[in-house]
Amino acid sequence: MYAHHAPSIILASASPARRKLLSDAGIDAEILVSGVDEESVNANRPETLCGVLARMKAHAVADRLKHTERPAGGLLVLGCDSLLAFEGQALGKPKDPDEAFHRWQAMRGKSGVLHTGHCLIKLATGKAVERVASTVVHFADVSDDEIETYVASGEPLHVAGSFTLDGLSSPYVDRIEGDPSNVIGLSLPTLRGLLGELDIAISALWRTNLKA
Ligand SMILES: Nc1nc2c(ncn2[C@H]2C[C@H](O)[C@@H](COP(=O)(O)OP(=O)(O)OP(=O)(O)O)O2)c(=O)[nH]1
Repeated sequence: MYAHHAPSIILASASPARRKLLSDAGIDAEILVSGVDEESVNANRPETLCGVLARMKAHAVADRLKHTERPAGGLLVLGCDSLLAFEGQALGKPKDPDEAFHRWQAMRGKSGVLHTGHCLIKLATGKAVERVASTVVHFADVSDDEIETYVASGEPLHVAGSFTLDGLSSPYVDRIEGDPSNVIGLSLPTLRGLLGELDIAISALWRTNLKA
C-alpha cells in the first residue's frame, strides 16, 4: 500500500511575484531557484520559448533534488517562464532603461500577448505535465512623461515585457483578455488544470489552517 504523502510545491523560481500568487491562493511554496541561463535558449515562437524555459527550470530543480537523500514524498516541482509577444518579438526583461523606454513608446495604445509557460513535475514518478497560458494585454496611450517616470522607478527592468499588471504600471494597462494571474507570472487556473492531470485537487495544497 502506498504511503499517502500530502502534496507540496517547490517553486523553481526567484520571482517574488510568483511566490506571492501562490501564497495569496493559500499555497506556501518552498523556493529553489533553478539558475537556468535563459539566454542559452532560442526558439522561433514566444509561446514555444517560454514553454521550453519553464521545462528547463523545473527539470533543473527536480534533477538536483534526485541527487539528495530527500524523500520524494508528495513533492511537486513547478517551473514557469513569462514572455511578452509584441509585433513578432518575444520580449523578456528589458536590458536597460533605454530599451524599456523605447518598448513603451512602441507598445502604447497597442496590445501584446503575455505567454507564461508552466511545467509541473511529480518527483516520486517523474511525470511532467506542461501548459502555456496566454493573456492579451491592452496598453494605454501613455505620454512620454508617464513613460519616463515609470522607467525611472526601475520597476520595468525586473519584469518580462517591461510592465506589471499589479504594480506601478497597472494604471497603464487598459484591459486584458484572459487570466490575470498569468500576466503576473503564474496562471492559477492553469496550475489547477495541471494538478488535475496528476489527480490532485488544488485545495490539497492549501496551508493546513485553510483546509476543512
Ligand atoms: N509583479 C509582477 N511581476 C511580473 C509581471 N509580469 C512579469 N513579471 C515578472 C514575473 C517574473 O519575475 C518576471 C518574468 O521573468 P522570468 O519568467 O524569467 O522569471 P524570473 O527571471 O523573475 O525568475 P525565474 O527565472 O523564474 O527564477 O517578470 C506583472 O505583471 N507583475
